[in-house]
Amino acid sequence: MDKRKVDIAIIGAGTAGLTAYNAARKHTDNLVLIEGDTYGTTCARMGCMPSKLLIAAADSAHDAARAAMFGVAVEGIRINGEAVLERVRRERDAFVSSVLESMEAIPESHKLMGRARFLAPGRLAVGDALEVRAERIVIATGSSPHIPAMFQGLGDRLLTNDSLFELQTLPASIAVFGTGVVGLELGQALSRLGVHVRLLGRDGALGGIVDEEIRDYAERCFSEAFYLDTRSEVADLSPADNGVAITFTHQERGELAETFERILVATGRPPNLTALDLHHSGLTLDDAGIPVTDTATLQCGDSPVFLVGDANGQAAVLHEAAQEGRIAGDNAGRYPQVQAASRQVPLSVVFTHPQIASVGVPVGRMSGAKRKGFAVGTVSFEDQGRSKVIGKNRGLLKVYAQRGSGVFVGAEMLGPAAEHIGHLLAWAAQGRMTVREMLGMPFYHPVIEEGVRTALKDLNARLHESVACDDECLESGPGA
Ligand SMILES: Cc1cc2nc3c(=O)[nH]c(=O)nc-3n(C[C@H](O)[C@H](O)[C@H](O)COP(=O)(O)OP(=O)(O)OC[C@H]3O[C@@H](n4cnc5c(N)ncnc54)[C@H](O)[C@@H]3O)c2cc1C
Ligand SMILES: NC(=O)c1ccc[n+]([C@@H]2O[C@H](COP(=O)([O-])OP(=O)(O)OC[C@H]3O[C@@H](n4cnc5c(N)ncnc54)[C@H](O)[C@@H]3O)[C@@H](O)[C@H]2O)c1
Repeated sequence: MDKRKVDIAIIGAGTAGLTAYNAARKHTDNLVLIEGDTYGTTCARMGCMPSKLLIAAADSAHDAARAAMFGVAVEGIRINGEAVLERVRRERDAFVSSVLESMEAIPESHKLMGRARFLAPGRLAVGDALEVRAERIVIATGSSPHIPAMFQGLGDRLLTNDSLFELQTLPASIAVFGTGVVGLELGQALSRLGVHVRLLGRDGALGGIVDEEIRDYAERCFSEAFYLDTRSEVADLSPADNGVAITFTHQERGELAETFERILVATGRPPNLTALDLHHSGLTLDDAGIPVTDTATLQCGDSPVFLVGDANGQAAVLHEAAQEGRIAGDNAGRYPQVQAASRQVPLSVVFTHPQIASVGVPVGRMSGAKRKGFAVGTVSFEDQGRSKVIGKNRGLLKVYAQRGSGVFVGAEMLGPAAEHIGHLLAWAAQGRMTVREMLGMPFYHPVIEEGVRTALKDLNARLHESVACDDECLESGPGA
């Protein structure tokens, strides 16, 4: 094996690896970025961007169909599956190209192509022919679709988010397995594009929603448009001439056998750690086989190894991957003087309709004494003025604050414009605003944010800090 010695090796040229590289490069010029597959990142190639492009097409189809509710008849809506997927790929490729351009800006001597694995602490094999000795290592290997054994042997009838966007046209029918974020976003989009969809989950989960009331509300909303069973029972699944034959228990019709042109497996994305031979790394692993990592430094124990992005099995979203890469790249550069970074308030958005957002402390997951430390305010969007105007008055928002201090700590939402409301609330939580301070902010009329104000007022009342009615009544227009 050829040998090379570097200060820092970064494994994985995805979003987290690239930000780690940029941060580490400020400390040393003797570093390598190792990629085992293709450049371009999961987000741009088969994650965030193509999925949002597909959803955008689906929303157009849906908006055209629902225009009738406003007295605007759009005749003869026709979905051209080939054109839909062609645009998804065209725009997706442009996003990938911009990542590839940034790869080109990295000196060749800093790039290695090949799968990395540990030979010993501080020693990596890259492919079969090269050994890299690195004083410090950042693991940024991402995550991949998990394919349970029951789905093996289906050949190209089985899709994941890696292959869905490469289809030449939309299938007539699809069974989507997994009611997490990927399954829900893609299942709803395909349904809106005219594909016959059955969305089958296993453990009651739905789009990552924690609060039971919001989860149940969401299940009712989504079920109106396509078949959704978050606790499905599948008795048989086997390849058929024209697709995949599935026998499952239908919620109303009992045992049912149906054949689907394709199945989409969205049953989770575990971290890409197996191929790294971590048993040679000297790192302490948790029960799930993931190196024990400090979330403030991204350091694994007191070793010179850092674990970031989807690979650490924590928040598998892009902005966290980017932030973690920056923190770890900087800490790899300054090791052993690592610095604890203050992390941003957790924020996630699911691009369904209604959208889902989650911000900050997951109070909905707490029980008992811990939960008693927080007050909860609620609003339904069913009667909310702006939401009614635009015909999107479905959903619930719950907002949380700490009792005593009145500090706003988080929220969970299903409803219109959750991608924007989520940001507003995340910024308030990160700024450690009190509920009273938030209520002192301007609210235009008529806007969806007025629904947020209603939830905050409810929260304020529950914190026993009621706002004088005179002020509120004067500033509220109809349907606020
Ligand atoms: C369908 C879908 C939709 C999504 N939508 C959103 C969204 O809307 N918003 C959002 O915030 N997040 C979204 N995400 C999540 C987001 O894409 C990920 O959190 C993010 O891309 C993770 O970046 P990363 O750098 O950790 O991993 P990646 O970008 O996957 O990079 C990891 C890299 O490591 C390489 N690698 C792996 N093992 C090795 C090895 N042994 N040696 C060398 N290289 C290796 C891989 O080839 C890969 O290039 C979505 C994900 C999916 C699947
Ligand atoms: N909008 C976004 O930000 C966005 C979009 C997509 C993905 N993501 C990220 O990607 C991560 C992975 O998402 P995901 O949806 O792939 O995983 P997930 O873990 O969130 O959901 C997978 C679901 O599949 C179920 N499941 C497992 N085996 C099954 C089986 N045999 N049959 C039916 N259901 C089964 C699991 O119980 C689970 O509920 C998310 O946690 C999220 O962070 C984010």
